[in-house]
Amino acid sequence: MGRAIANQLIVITGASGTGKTTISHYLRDHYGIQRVLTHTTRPPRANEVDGRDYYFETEESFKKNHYIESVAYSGYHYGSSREALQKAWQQQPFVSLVLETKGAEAYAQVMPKQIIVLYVTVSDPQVLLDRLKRRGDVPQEIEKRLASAEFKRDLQVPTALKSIAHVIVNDTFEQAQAQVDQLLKEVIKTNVKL
Ligand SMILES: Nc1nc2c(ncn2[C@@H]2O[C@H](COP(=O)(O)OP(=O)(O)O)[C@@H](O)[C@H]2O)c(=O)[nH]1
Ligand SMILES: Nc1ncnc2c1ncn2[C@@H]1O[C@H](COP(=O)(O)OP(=O)(O)O)[C@@H](O)[C@H]1O
Repeated sequence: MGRAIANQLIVITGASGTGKTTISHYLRDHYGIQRVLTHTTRPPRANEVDGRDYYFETEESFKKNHYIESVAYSGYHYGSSREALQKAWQQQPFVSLVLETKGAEAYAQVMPKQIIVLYVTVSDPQVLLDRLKRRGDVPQEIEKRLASAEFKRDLQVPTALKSIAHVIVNDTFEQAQAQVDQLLKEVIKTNVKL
């Protein structure tokens, strides 16, 4: 009896505040699926820790990593490094990665067979302002974020991802959790051959 699991990456994408990080925490806590940390030049929020939430970088140090893809989002740089992905895959074959939609599109190009894409959304984008406020984001940063072209763009599933994205509607956490559980059941059935 053999056990074959190919390296897989659960890419979680969608607009700010829709619940991407919350879902990545659920995957970690309920399925033991760790998130690959990414790099950013954005300053840490009050409750964020370097090496746990992000690798927080300066403009100079950001340039030193080797990125599979990197983007500018609401005035800062973000990038997912080869180093971080390899490190995560060395620990376990299933890992998650939280990205804005351009990054998710890049992964769909670079490693189409290894990704499972979750597009997280809410029925009423008005709730996102309240969620970001409750998260404790600085009010000026929320304004800047919600006004950014990237935020508005990410409220729609990109055309390139439409055929592969699993849409998770996170109006309530229970609803989102049920959709993630259903998807994970299928993923595990397909990928783990006993
Ligand atoms: N393409 C890409 N997007 C990233 C990366 N790291 C984080 N992001 C995304 O960048 C956006 C801004 O992240 P952040 O400032 O933490 O705010 P958030 O939207 O509230 O999570 C979010 O959509 C993140 O998922 C990365 O390495 N590459
Ligand atoms: N279903 C939900 N109902 C209410 N608040 C939620 C829900 N899901 C997530 N949140 C909260 O909304 C805020 C934004 O979620 P987060 O996961 O950080 O979003 P993202 O990573 O997409 O920016 C967090 O404070 C989180 O606890």
